[in-house]
Formats: sequence, C-alpha cells, structure tokens
Amino acid sequence: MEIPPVLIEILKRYVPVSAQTQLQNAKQLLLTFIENNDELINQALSYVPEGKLNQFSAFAVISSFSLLLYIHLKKTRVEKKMEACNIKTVNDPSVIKNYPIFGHSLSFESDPVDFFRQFNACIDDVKAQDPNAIFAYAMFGFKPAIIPIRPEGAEPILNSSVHIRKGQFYRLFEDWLGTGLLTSHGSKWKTRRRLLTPAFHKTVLTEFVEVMNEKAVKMVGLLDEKIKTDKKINMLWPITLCALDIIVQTAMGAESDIQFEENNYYASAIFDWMEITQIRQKSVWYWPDWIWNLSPLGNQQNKNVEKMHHFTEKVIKQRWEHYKELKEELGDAFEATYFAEKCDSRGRMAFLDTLLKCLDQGEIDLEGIREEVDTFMFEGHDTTAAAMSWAIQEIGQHPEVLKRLHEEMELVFGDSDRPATMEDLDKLTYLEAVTKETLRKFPSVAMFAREMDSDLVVEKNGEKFVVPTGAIVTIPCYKLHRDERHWEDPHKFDPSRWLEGGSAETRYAYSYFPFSAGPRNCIGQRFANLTAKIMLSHLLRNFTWKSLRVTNEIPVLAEIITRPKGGIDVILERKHA
Ligand code: HEM
Repeated sequence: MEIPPVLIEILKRYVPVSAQTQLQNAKQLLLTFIENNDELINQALSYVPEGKLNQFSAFAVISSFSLLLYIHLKKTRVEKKMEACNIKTVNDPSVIKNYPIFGHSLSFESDPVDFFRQFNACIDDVKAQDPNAIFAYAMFGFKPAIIPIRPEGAEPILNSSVHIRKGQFYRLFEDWLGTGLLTSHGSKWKTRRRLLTPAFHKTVLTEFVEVMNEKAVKMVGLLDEKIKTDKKINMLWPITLCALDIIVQTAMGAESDIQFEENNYYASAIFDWMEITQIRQKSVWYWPDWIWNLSPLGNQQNKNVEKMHHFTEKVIKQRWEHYKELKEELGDAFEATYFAEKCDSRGRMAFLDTLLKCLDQGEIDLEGIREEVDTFMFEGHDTTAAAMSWAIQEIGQHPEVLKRLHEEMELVFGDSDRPATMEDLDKLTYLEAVTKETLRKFPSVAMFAREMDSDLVVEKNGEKFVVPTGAIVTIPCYKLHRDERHWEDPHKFDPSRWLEGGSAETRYAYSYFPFSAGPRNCIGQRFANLTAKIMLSHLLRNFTWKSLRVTNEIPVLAEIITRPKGGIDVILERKHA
C-alpha cells in the first residue's frame, strides 16, 4: 500500500522538523497500543470489507482509526487524572456504562425524566462507594463533567470569584440571548452586573407591585370563567402566562395582554424556542452551529429567534423614541423632571429606564439592551412559573397547609379584595415558608454549570480533591437540596422547617441555594419572590383546591427548568361559593 501523494505533500510542507520527535513518540505509542490491543484490533479489522483497499479508503481508514485512537488515549489519560485528583465515577454498570471512546454519554437515557432519574442514581452510586467523597465525574468522550455530590463540594465553586465562567452548554442560548448577563463572562459580565444590580433593589421593585397585582387579578378572572364549565384545571399554563404577562410589562415597559391572547406570536415563539433548545441540548450532533443551521429544526429555531427579536426591538425602539422626544421637549428640565420621577431616593431606577439612560450616555448600544431584555424575559418567567406550579401542587396535597394559608390571608386582607402592598407581603410569613420549602424540593434550575479556568483544590473530611482546569462542573442543585446529612426526611414537604426555631435556621448555607450563590447568583430573586407571593396570595384569597396527583409520584422534567411532567392538575373551587 502506498502513501497517498496528497498526504506526502502535507507532511513535507506542514510538519516542522521539531515535530519529528513527537511523531516518533506517537508512532511508539501507536505500536505499543497495537501490541497491547492485538485482539481488539483483529476484531476491528474483521469488519473491514474483503479485497484490496484503494488509496482513498486506506487513507480514510487510517485517519478514522488515528482519531479514535487519539480520543481513546486522551480519555484514558483524563480518567487516570481524575483518580489522581481523588474523584470517582460510577461503578455499577446497571446505572450507567462507561464505553471506550464515547464515555458515559452513550448510555445516558434520552427521555428527560429517565435521564434525570439516572443522573441522580449516579450520584447515589458514588456516595455509596465512598461516604467521604464530595465529587464524582462522568465522561463525555474525553471531556470530564465533574459533579459536586455533597453541598460541601458546591461551596468552593459557588463561593469563588474566580470560577465564574459558565459551561459550554450555555452557548446554545446565545442565538436568542446573545451574551447578556446570564451567558457573558469577564469584564462584560462585571460591567452589566454592576449596572443592573440597583434596578432590583426593593425600593425600585415596589414600582412593579401595581402591575403584578393587576395581572394576578386578570388570572383570577380567567380561572373563574374556566371553572364555570370544568373544575379540573391544569394550573401550569395559566400560571406561566400570567408570569410572562408580568415580565413583558415590567422588563419592557410594554402594555401586554398575553393572558387573553390564545395565540400571541411572541409567547408562542418563546415556548417553541424552549422546546427546540431542549432537544438541541440533549443531541450532541446538533451542537456545531453549521450542522444546526442546516437542519430543519435549526431553521425553525432561527424563525422563532427572528420573531422574538423583532418584538423586543420594536418595543425598545418605541421606548427610546419616546425618551428622545421628551428629552428634546423638556430641554434642561429633562434631568430634573424625567429622572426625578423615576428614581428612588438613592437614584436607583427600574430595569429598562436604567438601560435607556445608559444608552443615552453611550455606555450600551441598542443590541446590548436587547440582549438584556431577552435575558430577563427568558430567566424571568418560566423559573417563577415552575416554582409556583410545584407550590400549588404541594399546597393542594396538604389540606393542613392550605388551611393555614387561608387563615393567614384572612388575617392580613380580611374580606377585602384590595391589591396586596409590600407591607402585606412582609406579613405573609407562612406563605414565605411554603415558597422556600417548595424551592428546596423543586429548585426551578435543577442543575447549572461552570467551566474551570484554573485548578481548584478542596480539602474536606481529611481528604484532598482537585477539580482540574478545563473541567465542566455541573452543580446538581435538586439533589443537593435533598442531601440526607443536611435535611431530615428530605423528600417530605415541611414548611415548618422555615418558621422561627425550625431546622432551616441553623442549616449549612450551601445545603440550599435555589437562586445559586456567590457572585453569579440570581439577580432577579427579589423580583421572583414578589411575583410568586402576589400571584399565590391572589389565588389563596379567591380559591381553594385539591391536587389530583401525589407530588412524589409526578415525573420531574429537569430540562432547562424543573417542571412537573403533564403539569399540575387540581380541582379548583371558589372560596366563598
Ligand atoms: C423562582 C424563580 C427563579 C429561580 C429559582 C432562579 C434561579 C436562578 C439561578 C439558579 C441562577 C444561576 C444560573 C446559572 O448559574 O446558570 C439564576 C441566574 C439569573 N437569574 Fe434567576 N431565578 C429565578 C427568577 C429570576 C427572575 C424573575 C429574573 C429576572 C427578572 C432572573 C434573572 C436572572 C439572571 C439575569 C441571571 C444571571 C445572573 C448572572 O449570571 O449574573 N431570575 N437564576
């Protein structure tokens, strides 16, 4: 067999003399590998068709073989490194298998519910192998994913101001979100975070209370209509639409009536985008952009993104035009009138007003504003809606909890149907305990990721662990919130843990972090709590309900957001029928 001339030309032109030693080493490595894997290679060769190979196919076979060999050797080396770092993987092949070349990725379940069960079983397997272990790993080809399997493993990562780069997987969000606050890193992230933090201060959010009440009242009205014909309601959809209605009007300052429009094109595009992104997330072959853009799904997704960007751009431009008109009209008085009206006593303004002022001062451009508005649309409604749906499920399954919540509503609001104020919400301590316990059992973001820019050394339980540079760390929030060393009876829904004197008062800080923790924690957590409390209080003031399924038997869909598969079915009735 002759070496193809094109290969000779490549070798002559592009391989420097200094590389010859490396090639010799590689040859030696290849020979040793062939010697040690004689049987395997004979098996592989038995699949090559009979007859003489032409030069092209010989070239193709050698290149493919070399590539596979490279991946195999690299994967073996990484696995040895993991052992040296004191990080273990699953032993039990009935939970997951570690294949040569592909690693664990080949045996991950494709169904999202099964995948989540399997993922959690992997953590249990490593915990059972070694009670002192705080990390585990899984192989995606030669790329290791490291998983903190105890809250003590999550702490040094979340707490760090160094390891704040998001994992590669967040790139899949960039078609819609660009590099906004969620996906960006480095100086861009720092500048935007500093800019937007004041917009989520309590005094500024107070401005949104009125809109939130209005939207919740609309939701109650719609549910009232629905139960006239059927008391069995799937609450996931009305809750999601109400949360979306709130975020559209608050983040964009645009009048919205999404709850009343069955087929609003913006809402439909968001839901389609979520569904398609979840498919892409699980399908490694769709990750390269060029394959994705050529595929029918990619094409459909690009259309969704176009629609969503069109909507956001239109609203931002309208707001910007209005801003400029006012500035021209008011001249020197603009600062004193426009901003004085919008700022709190410390000069803090709402989200979009903050961004428009920065646009005016040249600190951000229109595309930057769109990135942030889109990011808040994405992060700001589905997370809250999922948490509220689980809360409705748990409340409807525990009549004693529902009763106590109804009593709390009576105490704070009496028979009045007035809007809830910030002061009212502060008094709803039992509702607060219920939402905290819901987010413990069902954190809306079940896992999130970081990519390590440098080695992290952790010493715990008298052992030393190293999380190496380049590793993707996946933090399994859902599983860590149910760690049996930190929570008694962790699968039980027990809001009293969060009341005065309850066990949560003395908990280890990193045993509960539904909004993440450290520098990249959720900027919108106050907003989320406010939305949840206002929406739930309106539901509780008007309705009573009973869940039709047992919570711990509902399959958990942990895709981007932790959702109940099939939604939340309840029998809903007017409180004072
Ligand atoms: C119950 C509701 C919510 C939960 C459980 C939640 C949870 C989280 C978590 C776990 C993260 C970290 C994600 C990661 O590291 O990849 C995060 C980040 C973020 N959240 Fe939330 N979130 C909620 C509601 C909201 C709302 C209402 C908004 C906006 C109004 C929001 C805006 C953001 C943003 C912009 C980030 C990125 C922050 C950064 O990286 O600096 N979230 N959220």
